[in-house]
Amino acid sequence: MIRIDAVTKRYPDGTVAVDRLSLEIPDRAITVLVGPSGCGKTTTLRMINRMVEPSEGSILLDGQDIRQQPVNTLRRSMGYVIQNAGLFQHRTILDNIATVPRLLGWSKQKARERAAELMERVGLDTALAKRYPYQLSGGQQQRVGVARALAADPPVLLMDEPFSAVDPIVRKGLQDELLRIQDELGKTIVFVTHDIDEAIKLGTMVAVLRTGGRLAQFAPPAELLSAPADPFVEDFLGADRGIRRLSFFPSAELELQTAPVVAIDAGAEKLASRGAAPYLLVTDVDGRPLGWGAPDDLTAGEIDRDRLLPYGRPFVPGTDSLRTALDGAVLSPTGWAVAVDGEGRAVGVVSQQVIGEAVRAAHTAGRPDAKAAR
Ligand SMILES: Nc1ncnc2c1ncn2[C@@H]1O[C@H](COP(=O)(O)OP(=O)(O)OP(=O)(O)O)[C@@H](O)[C@H]1O
Repeated sequence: MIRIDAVTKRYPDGTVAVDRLSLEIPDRAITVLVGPSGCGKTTTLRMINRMVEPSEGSILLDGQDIRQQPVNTLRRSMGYVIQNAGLFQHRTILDNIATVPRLLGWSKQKARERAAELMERVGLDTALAKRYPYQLSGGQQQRVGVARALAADPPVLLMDEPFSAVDPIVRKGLQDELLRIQDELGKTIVFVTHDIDEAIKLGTMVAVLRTGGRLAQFAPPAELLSAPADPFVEDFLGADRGIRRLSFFPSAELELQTAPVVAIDAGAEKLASRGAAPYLLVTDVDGRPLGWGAPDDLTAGEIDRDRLLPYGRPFVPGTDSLRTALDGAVLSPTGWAVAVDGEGRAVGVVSQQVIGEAVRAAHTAGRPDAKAAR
């Protein structure tokens, strides 16, 4: 655990960047520092690897004051990733990644083997190994930055706005990759961002800082969304807080109906016996949804494939969240969301009303499932 204990940083010009900050950063989890520009995120991160020294207070790593070990030993136990990756422009990708192992005295061959292994781990084609940084896209460079920080297998990873300079689609890919790597490696990650959505997606714990370097709230993302500590945090979280919180509740318990699901080759008899359901979800013969059959067509006793209504975005119960299920229902012209299995076959449908009841239950009782958001 990294324990930040009543730390203040006052720069020589008198600026108080961090003000009596105390945080307990858990092992093997992602802790995000988030807040508006200038609130002291970078200063806090840099105090952890002693690029900046606190004016007051102390930082403990596994119970030991970080000032008690040589700064080089400390930094070797902490990978560091920054915006724009900060790669050595005159070194190949492979040699960039091999930098720290080489400094640690590994042979060239062993360091390069390790670098190649890491390229694969962060989703980089090893065919890029001999290129130079300028020959890579921004997203690829950022992956190299992550690989380089992981090269000596440090237990701690400090990441300062690592994905801020890339476009939203590349950024989502990098975030997903980080979560995947973290599932495999279980590092203690401290991640700085000014983007609250990124904080909510990545953080196991999120520290919201306010200008002046004071802690506004330190909580798991679902708790931030359900119980912001004050108007500043509430404002910083932005709109749609209630809807976004549904990401943390699973859709697995929604009661599905299977009666309104019919295959495209269903006979008139089956269509006539549809009971109270105004629409039927028509699937292909393998069970994959094609669209909703409108009442008039069904009454005529046949399905006209060309007249089916779109079925919105299906959800996978057990994998997707209540938010995805609700989104599916909202997008569907019938107000019913379509549930599918991992192969995309319809397993049932669920009405907006049933989802609404689950949402109410989630808001009043249920504990959010921290994993459902991913
Ligand atoms: N070397 C320095 N000397 C004086 N003031 C500094 C120094 N470095 C940072 N500051 C000030 O300390 C405050 C916190 O800066 P810091 O970079 O930690 O914030 P931040 O939250 O990371 O900001 P951003 O999101 O804009 O990167 C700011 O007011 C900044 O101007």
